[in-house]
Amino acid sequence: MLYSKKTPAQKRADFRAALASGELQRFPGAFNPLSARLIEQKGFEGVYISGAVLSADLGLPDIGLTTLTEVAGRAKQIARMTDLPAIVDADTGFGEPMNVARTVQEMEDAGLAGLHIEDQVNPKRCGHLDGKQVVDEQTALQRIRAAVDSRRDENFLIMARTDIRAVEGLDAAIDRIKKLVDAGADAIFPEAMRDLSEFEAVRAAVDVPLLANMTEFGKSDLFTVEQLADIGMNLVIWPVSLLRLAMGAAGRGLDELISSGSLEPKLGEMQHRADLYELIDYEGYNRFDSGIFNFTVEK
Ligand SMILES: C[C@](O)(C(=O)O)[C@H](CC(=O)O)C(=O)O
Ligand SMILES: [Mg+2]
Repeated sequence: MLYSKKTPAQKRADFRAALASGELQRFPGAFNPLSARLIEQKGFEGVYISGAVLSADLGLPDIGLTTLTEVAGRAKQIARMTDLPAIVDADTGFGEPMNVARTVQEMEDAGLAGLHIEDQVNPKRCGHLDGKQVVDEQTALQRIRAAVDSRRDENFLIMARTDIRAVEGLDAAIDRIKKLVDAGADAIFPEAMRDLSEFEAVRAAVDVPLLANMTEFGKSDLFTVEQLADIGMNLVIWPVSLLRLAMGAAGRGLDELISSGSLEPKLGEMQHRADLYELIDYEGYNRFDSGIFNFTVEK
């Protein structure tokens, strides 16, 4: 009921242990709090909270228009729905290195297990589109140092994302990744790697946990969990996939409604009312409610 039973500190400690286990951690992107519960129910290890999804949800492009307050607020709503660790996309950190420090503390307070900060210039772009630019090395490292220095829970994971691969190539990416690790990054998100061999090259270069972004219709091929585990990746995200699936199904449902005037043919594709109630734990609320009135007051 209500719902996470674990404190954020415990989620972070468990997440650190899971990353250290060497097992690939699978983090589908939740597009709302309820979908985080579905991810947990299905048996995944964690929940990703995507900037692309948060902005798309508001009908906005993913170009840094959302604010820290909006992202932290939504991330909190999602994180508190699950016992799984949730990590959030903090884009460029919402400003200068000082703002990055504030962002880290807000995300800690929101109950997240970690975040990633990227080295794009503002206004940022989706990592899989052309025309993005990255900041110079000093600014990129300052962002990470500010993030690391400002956290109060040492288990809060600071992940550095670099977008430099698509701008300056793989060698520049590996060089930057090593420096981001030296600056204190706990984990690395190498964005827009072209093939498995590029992930392998990054794997050979550093010892910290590495994330693979399996976003569809982007610059990376879609590798399986097994392929990524085999080359020693630690974390995989499917950031926008559940939103794409849900919006695809919603569009087809609306087409059916236009053409036949009824959604009867779509019932088999819908989450059943019984499954929804189970996911929300109606039973638990019912037990609590009968418990409240299950006593008599003596005068
Ligand atoms: C991971 C990502 O940063 C996100 O916001 O989810 C995006 C995903 C996408 O737009 O497909 C990205 O830049 O890769
Ligand atoms: Mg993003």
